[in-house]
Amino acid sequence: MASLASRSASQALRNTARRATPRIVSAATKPQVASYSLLAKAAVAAKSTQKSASSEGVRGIKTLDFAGTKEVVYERSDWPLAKLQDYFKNDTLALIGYGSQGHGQGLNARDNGLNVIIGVRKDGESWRQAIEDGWVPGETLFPIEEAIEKGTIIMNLLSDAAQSQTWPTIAPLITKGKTLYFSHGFSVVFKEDTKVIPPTDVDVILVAPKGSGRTVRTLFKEGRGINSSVAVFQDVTGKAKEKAIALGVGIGSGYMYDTTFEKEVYSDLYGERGVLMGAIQGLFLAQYQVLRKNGHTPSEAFNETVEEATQSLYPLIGAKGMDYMFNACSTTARRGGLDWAPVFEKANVPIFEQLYESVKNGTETRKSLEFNGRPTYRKDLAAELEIINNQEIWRAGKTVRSLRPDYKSESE
Ligand SMILES: NC(=O)C1=CN([C@@H]2O[C@H](COP(=O)(O)OP(=O)(O)OC[C@H]3O[C@@H](n4cnc5c(N)ncnc54)[C@H](OP(=O)(O)O)[C@@H]3O)[C@@H](O)[C@H]2O)C=CC1
Ligand SMILES: CC(=O)[C@](C)(O)C(=O)O
Ligand SMILES: [Mg+2]
Ligand SMILES: [Mg+2]
Repeated sequence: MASLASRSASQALRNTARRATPRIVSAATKPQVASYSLLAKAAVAAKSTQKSASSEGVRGIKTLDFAGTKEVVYERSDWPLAKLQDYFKNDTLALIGYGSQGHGQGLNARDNGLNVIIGVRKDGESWRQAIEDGWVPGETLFPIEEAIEKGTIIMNLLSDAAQSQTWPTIAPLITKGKTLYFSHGFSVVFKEDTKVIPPTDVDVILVAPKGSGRTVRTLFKEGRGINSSVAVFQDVTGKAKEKAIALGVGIGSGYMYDTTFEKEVYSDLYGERGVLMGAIQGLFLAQYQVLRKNGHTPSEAFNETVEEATQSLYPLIGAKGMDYMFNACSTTARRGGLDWAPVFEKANVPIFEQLYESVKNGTETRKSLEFNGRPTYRKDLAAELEIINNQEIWRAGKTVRSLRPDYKSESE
């Protein structure tokens, strides 16, 4: 057993070693010839440039080769804490809204030593949550309009529906000299529906963490950082991009890649409806149902669908890629996975095409604005999520998780 296991592990390792190392080119030393050895040398040069750049506080932008396409990335190491704090020393970050992003971004920016205040509607759920996290009414926690008046950088982290609803009230408060920041292209891109049209005399920027606000916080606390995209919609000061990157570091990003408001919102709405949330729930459920119909126990069906995925195989994809995960499984599994992947791909492409179109033509936006704009949005969403929670698959999952040695009560 042991020797078999170690054999397949070492094979996986060999396969990994064969894979091309990500290629790095520094902007300063961009080589003209894209040969592996030149690029590898450039990588070393880029690393040393980066080191001295961060110690001298000079910005170094890196161009990386993403599977044959060169893209610029911005790293936290370019913004040492002292430089970051100095850059924002005259600013007040007024973070409006305290959902999962408000929580993650606000606490990270505060821990990074920036001046942060929170603006939410008084005595709502978020107000209560903010107090719990140590924001103090009258000092660092204010009603929305008051916070915007006090802030120089207005970080609009209300729900997308609320950004649209509150816009007529808050727009006049976003005066010349302030900066308007979003974590989603939604409001600005779908302006026909949201009616959010930024004033023409302020910088309008975006930092969109590519993950839940919960992990924006936990990754920061672990000393890592969430990956974020960064974009400029309007640059009146000439400093919009630099400010966006610095804010991205301030809120706890590890690295940032370039996007536009439009590309961000299209990809984000698509991804969350797809593989990140909608498709994965649909796929898990479909697989589980067929197992149950064929007489498998809930325990077996759950383990073979969700537990093994999240606890064993998917972390391997996260660590070293898809082929690594395949190589860490049996040859039998590899044969079958290779055969069935194209079948699932073919079946799903039309659905993904349909989804992208539904995002692009604004259907998804309008649904979200209507539903999440209701005063009862929290209750209504909770009711539908309760249906998922009550599905047999997820009820079975609770028992499976309770058997983990490190199990802790899930009631908090
Ligand atoms: N969640 C995430 O992980 C990610 C979110 N984003 C984007 O970040 C932004 C914030 O998202 P998220 O943190 O999830 O927030 P939510 O969508 O959960 O919105 C919550 C906030 O909106 C407020 N709100 C809702 N309705 C109203 C209203 N009618 N008037 C005033 N305030 C209202 C809530 O206050 P109250 O408690 O008083 O109702 C709460 O503070 C969005 O643009 C989102 O797309 C980007 C990346 C990831
Ligand atoms: C977490 C994230 O990036 C999402 C799924 O796009 C969102 O919460 O909107
Ligand atoms: Mg997202
Ligand atoms: Mg999203």
